[in-house]
Amino acid sequence: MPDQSVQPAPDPYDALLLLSFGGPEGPDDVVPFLENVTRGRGIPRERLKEVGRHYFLFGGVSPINAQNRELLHALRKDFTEHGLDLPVYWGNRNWAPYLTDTLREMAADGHRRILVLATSAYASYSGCRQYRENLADALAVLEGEGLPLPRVDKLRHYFNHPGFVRPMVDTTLAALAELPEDRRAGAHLAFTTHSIPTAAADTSGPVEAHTEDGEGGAYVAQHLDVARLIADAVRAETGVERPWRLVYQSRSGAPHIPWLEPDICDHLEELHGQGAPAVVMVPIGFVSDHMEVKYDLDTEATAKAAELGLPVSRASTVGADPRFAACVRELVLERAATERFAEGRAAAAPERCALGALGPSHDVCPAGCCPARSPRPAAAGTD
Ligand SMILES: CC1=C(CCC(=O)O)c2cc3nc(cc4[nH]c(cc5[nH]c(cc1n2)c(C)c5CCC(=O)O)c(CCC(=O)O)c4C)C(CCC(=O)O)=C3C
Ligand SMILES: [Fe+2]
Repeated sequence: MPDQSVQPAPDPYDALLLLSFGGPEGPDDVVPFLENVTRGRGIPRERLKEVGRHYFLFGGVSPINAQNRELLHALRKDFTEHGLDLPVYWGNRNWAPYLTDTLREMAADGHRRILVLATSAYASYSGCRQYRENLADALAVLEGEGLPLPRVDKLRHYFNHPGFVRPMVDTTLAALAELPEDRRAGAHLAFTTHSIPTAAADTSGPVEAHTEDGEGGAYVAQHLDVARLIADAVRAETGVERPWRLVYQSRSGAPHIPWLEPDICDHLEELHGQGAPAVVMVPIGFVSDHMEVKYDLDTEATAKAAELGLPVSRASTVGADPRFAACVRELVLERAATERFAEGRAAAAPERCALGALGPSHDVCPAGCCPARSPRPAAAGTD
């Protein structure tokens, strides 16, 4: 019997949905976009004005939509070249094309079994369950309109897939090469991700991964695994052992609520104080070079480093790297094969590829995974 896992068969799935954050595409979009993002989330007004200013510095245009269009193109190209017959759609949480409109279009096009790729590689409420809540909300709208409801599944977390990690090893090496030659050998690596409240970090991932006292649960453990993988690969490539640390960026929320620390800017200051000759910032927490990268790292943290006289460079995220598109194809085929196996239509479960110490993540979020502060319906998971 042929190995089903290597055949380009998406069966039982009939479409892939790229699900992302969305961003403004012009000055008039900025305020309505921020209203969408923060609806009922208690972000201080001062912070919103500040974030709006970041967008206006870039003409009111977030880079994220163009980057998702590129990823869409890369996915379609990869699928076509590999004989994978699976249409790819795109919908966002906070801006057009809105998820609800895309899902309605998918239902109208006759799709009944949809796989979802979220542009967030790690476990957290914001990066996982919130997208599942968005899916449940969109399905409820379709149901209210009397449309046939597709079944929706979400691809597993891909933070430790080689197609996500290896491109970042290359971009880290490229960022090292941008530093002045005499500073390169001693350069530190600062891996960055989005700060989240420590309470959200501690309850990230499945219940058995939850921690107490701000240790950070699955969210921090997964980022540390990726940081270590990249640091090890960079050492193997350059023959230089470099100090590295996982640090955070883009904090929001009220100051009295604890969020993951240290912030990248404080970290740069500390490294400078210790006499570090240079720093490479590696935004492992993000899938593309969107506003959190362009503003918080390339603008704010880079200005901080210049003020300190500390040379810095910044590694690119995976974006539309063909290896990432191939990773998505592999994950689609893997999940499809898993579903066929579960339905008794395949002789064996597929291989599940993962680097690092944590192993491949779950396919279906178990009950209690990345809980919301106030429970809401969520699709594509156990609860
Ligand atoms: C974990 C995480 C990711 C990574 C995973 C993922 O990608 O999902 C992420 C991505 C992003 N966050 C983004 C933008 C914003 N995030 C905000 C607010 C928040 N993010 C949070 C977490 C995350 N955020 C949290 C805990 C908040 C606080 C309140 C809340 O829970 O909502 C706010 C409100 C103002 C502010 O406080 O900054 C904005 C404008 C953009 C778009 C960038 C662009 O336009 O190019 C992207 C990709
Ligand atoms: Fe965010």
